[in-house]
Amino acid sequence: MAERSDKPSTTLAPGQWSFTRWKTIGQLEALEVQHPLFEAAITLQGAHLVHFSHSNEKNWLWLSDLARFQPGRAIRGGIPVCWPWFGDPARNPPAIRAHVKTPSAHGFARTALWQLEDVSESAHEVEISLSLNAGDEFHEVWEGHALALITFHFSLRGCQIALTTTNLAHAPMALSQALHTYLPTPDITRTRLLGLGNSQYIDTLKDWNYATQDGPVYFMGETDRIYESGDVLVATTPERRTKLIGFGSDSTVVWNPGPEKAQRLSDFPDTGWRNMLCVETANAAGDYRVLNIGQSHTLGVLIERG
Ligand SMILES: O=P(O)(O)OC[C@H]1O[C@H](O)[C@H](O)[C@@H](O)[C@@H]1O
Repeated sequence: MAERSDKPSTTLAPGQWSFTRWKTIGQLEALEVQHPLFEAAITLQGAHLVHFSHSNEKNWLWLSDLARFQPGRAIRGGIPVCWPWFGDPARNPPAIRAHVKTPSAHGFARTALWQLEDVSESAHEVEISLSLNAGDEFHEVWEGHALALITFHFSLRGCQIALTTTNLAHAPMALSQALHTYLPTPDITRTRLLGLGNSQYIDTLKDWNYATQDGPVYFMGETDRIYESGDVLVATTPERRTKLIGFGSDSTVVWNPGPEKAQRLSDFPDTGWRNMLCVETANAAGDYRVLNIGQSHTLGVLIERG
C-alpha cells in the first residue's frame, strides 16, 4: 500500500485500524470490516460493496456465485455504482448522450479503480470513504471532469451509502446514476416491493411506455422498470424485510432478469433470477441532474431491516 501511505486525510492510518483490514478478493484489492456488531467488504475497483451484514449473519446483499473479481470486469451482485450515466447511453437524455462516447451501459465507475480517502471507526460505527477523480483518463468514453466521493457508513442500524458528485469541468454537466442494490430472496415469486403504489413508471420491456403501479410490485417474470418515485421502499421476502430509504433521488429502478435474460447475463447463474431482485436508488430518465460548474449533488441510500 506504499502508493497510498502519503494520504494525509485518512482519519486512522492503516496501522491504527482495529476493525478494517486490506484483503484480496479474487484479483481485486478490498477493504474488509469485521466489527463486533457487523461485517462488510468493499472492493477498490468500483467502490463496490459486496457484503454487509450484522455479525455472523447472512449477507444482506445478493452476490452471484459466478461473480468474478477481475480488473476491468463488473462484479455481478452487491451494489454496483452506475456513474456518470445509468443504463444504455442511447436511452439517456440528449444532454447526457452528448458526452458519452461508448455504447457501454452504466458508466465507467463500476470498473474504475477508486482511491481510499478515509477510514474512521468507533465502538458503534465504521465509516469508509473512497474517491474517483474522473477526468482525462476517461476521455475515450466520456467528456467531462467530475469528482465522485462515496461514503459508506456501517452500524447496527444498517448501511448508508452517500455518493457526492462535484462538477470540476468548465461547463455544466448532465448526470444519470444509480446505486444498483442487489437483494437476496429465497423465492422471487413470494417476494414483493412495497412503497411504489400509484407511481408512474417506464416499462422498458413494453417499448418504454408509461404505466401506473397498482399496489405492491410482484415479480411475475422479467421486470425492468424506472419508477418516478424516490419514496421509502420495503422489499419483503419469505425470509426478511429490507427497508431502503433513498435521498437525492426521485427515481427507482426495479429489475429482475427472469429466466431467459438470466441465460444471457455475464456471471449470472441460469436460475439466479429466482433468488434476487434489484432495487436501484437512482437519478434516471427524467430524474437526471444537471450540475453547474463547481456544483455538487448527493445520491444516497440507507438500507435497514424493515
Ligand atoms: O448487466 P448489467 O450491465 O450489470 O445490467 C444489469 C441491469 O441493470 C439495470 O437494472 C437495467 O435496468 C437492466 O436493463 C440491466 O439488465
